[in-house]
Amino acid sequence: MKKILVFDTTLRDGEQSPGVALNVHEKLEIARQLARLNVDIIEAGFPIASPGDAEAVKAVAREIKGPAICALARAKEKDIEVAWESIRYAETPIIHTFIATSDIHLKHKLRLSREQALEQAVWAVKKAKSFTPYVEFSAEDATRSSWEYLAQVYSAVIEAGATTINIPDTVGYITPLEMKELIEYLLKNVKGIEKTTISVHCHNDLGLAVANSLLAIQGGATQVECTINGIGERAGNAALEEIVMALHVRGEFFQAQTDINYQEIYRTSRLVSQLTGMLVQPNKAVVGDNAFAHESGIHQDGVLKERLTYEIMDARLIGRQEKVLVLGKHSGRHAFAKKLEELGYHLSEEELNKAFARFKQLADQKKHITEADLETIVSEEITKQEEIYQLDFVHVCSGNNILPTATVRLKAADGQTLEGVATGVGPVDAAYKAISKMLGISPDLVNFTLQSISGGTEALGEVLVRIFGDEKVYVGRGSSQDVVVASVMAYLSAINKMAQEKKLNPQKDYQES
Ligand SMILES: CC(=O)SCCNC(=O)CCNC(=O)[C@H](O)C(C)(C)COP(=O)(O)OP(=O)(O)OC[C@H]1O[C@@H](n2cnc3c(N)ncnc32)[C@H](O)[C@@H]1OP(=O)(O)O
Ligand SMILES: CC(C)C(=O)C(=O)O
Repeated sequence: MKKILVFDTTLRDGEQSPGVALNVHEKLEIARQLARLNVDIIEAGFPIASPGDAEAVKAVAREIKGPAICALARAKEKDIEVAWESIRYAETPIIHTFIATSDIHLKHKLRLSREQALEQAVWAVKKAKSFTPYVEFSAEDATRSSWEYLAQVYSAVIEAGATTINIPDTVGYITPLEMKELIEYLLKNVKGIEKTTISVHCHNDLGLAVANSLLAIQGGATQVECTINGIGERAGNAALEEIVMALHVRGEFFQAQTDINYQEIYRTSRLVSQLTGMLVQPNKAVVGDNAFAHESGIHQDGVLKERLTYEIMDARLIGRQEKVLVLGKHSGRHAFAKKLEELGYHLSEEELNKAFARFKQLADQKKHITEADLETIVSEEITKQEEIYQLDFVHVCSGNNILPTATVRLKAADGQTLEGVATGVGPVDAAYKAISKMLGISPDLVNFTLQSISGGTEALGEVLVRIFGDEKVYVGRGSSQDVVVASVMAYLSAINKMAQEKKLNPQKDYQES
């Protein structure tokens, strides 16, 4: 198997993502994690960009052991000197210098001829080489440059001392097969290439960054430049975790491997997302929330019988939890029964059928079915008994500069009508007090959640409550377009469960004194 070097540029190109700026402390924190991930090279920054960045690169170079530490520099004297000052204390310090080679960049941006750019590239590599034996040269916008001219430039910089030549697809323009052909062409036409590391640096403007990197490896590249979660300039860079896992899962096809510590992949992704503030999309390969989640019944049944039916990677390998079964409208009976078992419910066939039918009804209304929903389904549908108290009437008076007051009327199973009035800190508190006091109980409300089942201001509000009384927790649920009514129904459903086990002492008319 060919060894592929992983050059991580999260702290340099990744930081070029619009809106991202990492301070010294944050860069160090990420660099420590990249070292645990066991990347081969950390590009820590572009020291000429700002004194803060130079300081951060210096801190990374001083502290991090293991990976080589690299700093970026334009083909300019001051850039190269500042880059060297920043990385000189690293175990393996790399200066990465670059100049554009495409006619578009030469004409419009640098205003240099091809000959002048080539001369400047050679000069820059020699300058960097006077500081460190490890010099990488990038021909910016290589994939839109003349291949013949590229070969000339790379041959010249290798002669000048470059130890790595990098082929950046700066604007994400190339396609996978062209990338493979380009690497094969350079392998044939660049003098001295056999003694250098051949690197690629792919951007994701057309969503091809990972595919281009993989095809470059097939063409003969020995290093990939990439970022955690694929962050970077514009649409980002090739995602490290995707390249590494593609090589791992399809090792027999690529005949190439990295030295990445797979166990650290997920943790690194989380850390980078947190510190950069760049959220990972749920369906992102390898590290997205849904990457190992199964919602469809047929898939859930498959993975319950054998994980390999619908998973090509083991989530635990990359430091994630095992497969997640998400219950929703597409789920089937196998996954439903498994989840109930995990919650400690062992239902008969008939009970399971009843609960499953109720679950499907609810799943049609709600996107996410939670464990609390399942508990409620089981307790309401399976262990359901006659309701002892039914809500007949609730009226609340609330607003600002007013003492919230609730009047509640209940109908009891024995035919009695109970009525209570109470005040509270809000309308729900007032209604709950009215009910508890008229029933002569004082349970603790340990949990109250309110959410809308669908969108818009006319949505159904759903309330789930857990009350604690007599050393037991009772769960109740209520839904209504009026959130106060939903809250009262939820409370009453929990109290009915309590009343089925314990005799209550209702007062016919409760009036707060
Ligand atoms: C493809 C890439 O990702 S390259 C890295 C891109 N990253 C960044 O640019 C982030 C950090 N950049 C910065 O902080 C600033 O741009 C600096 C400090 C580098 C330069 O700032 P300024 O001196 O104000 O120049 P500015 O950014 O406006 O313009 C870039 C200058 O560098 C020149 N330049 C660009 N690339 C190179 C290069 N590889 N070698 C030499 N000169 C270059 C441009 O031609 C332009 O020169 P000009 O002023 O003579 O026209
Ligand atoms: C400096 C080079 C490698 C770069 O970031 C690019 O071309 O995208």
